[in-house]
Amino acid sequence: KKPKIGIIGLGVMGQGLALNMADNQVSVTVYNREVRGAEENIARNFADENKELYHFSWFSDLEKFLKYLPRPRNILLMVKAGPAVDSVISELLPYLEKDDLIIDAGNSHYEDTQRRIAELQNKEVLFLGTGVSGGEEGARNGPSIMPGGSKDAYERVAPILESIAARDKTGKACCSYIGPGGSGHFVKMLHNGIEYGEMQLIAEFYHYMRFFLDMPVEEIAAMFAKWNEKLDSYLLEISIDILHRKENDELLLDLILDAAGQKGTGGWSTEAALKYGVALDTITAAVMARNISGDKERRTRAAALFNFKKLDGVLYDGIHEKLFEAFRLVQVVNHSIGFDLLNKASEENNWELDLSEISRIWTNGCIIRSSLMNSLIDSFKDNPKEHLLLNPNFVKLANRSREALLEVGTQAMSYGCPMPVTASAINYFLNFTSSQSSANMIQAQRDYFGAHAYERTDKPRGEFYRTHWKIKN
Ligand SMILES: O=C(O)[C@H](O)[C@@H](O)[C@H](O)[C@H](O)COP(=O)(O)O
Repeated sequence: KKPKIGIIGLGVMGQGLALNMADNQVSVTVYNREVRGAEENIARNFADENKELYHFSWFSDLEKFLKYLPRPRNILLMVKAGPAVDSVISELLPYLEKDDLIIDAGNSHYEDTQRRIAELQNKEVLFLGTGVSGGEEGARNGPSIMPGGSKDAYERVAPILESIAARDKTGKACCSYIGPGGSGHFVKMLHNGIEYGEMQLIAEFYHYMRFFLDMPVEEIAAMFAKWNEKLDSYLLEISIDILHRKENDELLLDLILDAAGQKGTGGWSTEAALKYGVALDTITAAVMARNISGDKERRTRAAALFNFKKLDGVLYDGIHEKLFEAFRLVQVVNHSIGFDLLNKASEENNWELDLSEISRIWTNGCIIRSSLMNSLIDSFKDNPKEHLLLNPNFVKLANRSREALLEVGTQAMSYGCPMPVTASAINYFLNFTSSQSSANMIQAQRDYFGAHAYERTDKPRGEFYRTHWKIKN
């Protein structure tokens, strides 16, 4: 059967997508470059290993692979984001023809995607910058897919991408056209940004409960499981598994070094927030927590120098409920911040992002799937452009849990426990819900030392005034 699509890059994700496509009767051919000196041929091995299940036509010769694909070609790249994508594209170009389509399904930076779309447009080659979330498991059995770029190109491969995607609770594919340009990769980047915030939130609550409230690991796992009856969060679910994992008699977690890695999407989210002037507190705090975690040697020295007397937290009545309410409100704040940047970037780039639809395709297959995500579908349907903290559903929740958040967050830190995402959520929430901020002092100081001028409360916005501060009145 003639292949409908060709996959380049047979790493974990590439192999998962190829098998997933075969599961869904999509005829797919695969290519992986020969690794110099490597005995094994990755593409042949992949086809051999799976020949019981499927017949995969495989190639390690790019020209033969491209000749084998019917015109116009559909080519999906699953290679490492960055220069590798450009070098594969430059290898492909001499062979590509009008209306051939390249789908970049890696975690590429959205500005690289915009550049590649423009470069290939000159050659009438189509390009879809496509976010794929769900890791190995997702790629194999149903990821969440965020394609951005030419709408026509999407229409052409929609049957393939939608057939392999996870299903939402109505059975609909967690895959739909995101928008033009690099919008697909931008949306995936913010998916990961929110993911960073959620992961750090779980990590710091676990750390506080274990080392400051002296709760046994089993009890923390049981509590997370209780919470997850309501939150239905994939990240909480895997964290419960992690808390149960032993190596010999030891908790495997205690053998894992507390220095977090990152591949960039979180940091890129913060860069985009700076570019679009959006406050991205929780996500930025999560990125910075990973940065400082990597500083193990100096932290260890500092701990010896500043050996604070650790205050033992008290498991007073009602603390469990307060921990849950605080956790859930931080989740809401973290999501509201991520979606706020999506909204702003959509405006600035005329992407017309549909936040309700994005919430829907994030309800399954992806890493941040949760019951909160389900509730966002309607929240954004009712108020497509509104900040979640101004949405009636969340105003009620936030007013109910506000006290618990302030209490848990400040208490944890008063015991000496770092809570970067919780603390940044508290500050963001207090800032966002303050009609009068302290920024008038900033404006006065800027005008004082830099003649930067300021707007006045008794004059129209946009009119700027100066004060000659040295001349005493
Ligand atoms: O949505 C997903 O499936 C994951 O987010 C995926 O994209 C990947 O695991 C990232 O590499 C994680 O990001 P870090 O490596 O920066 O933690």
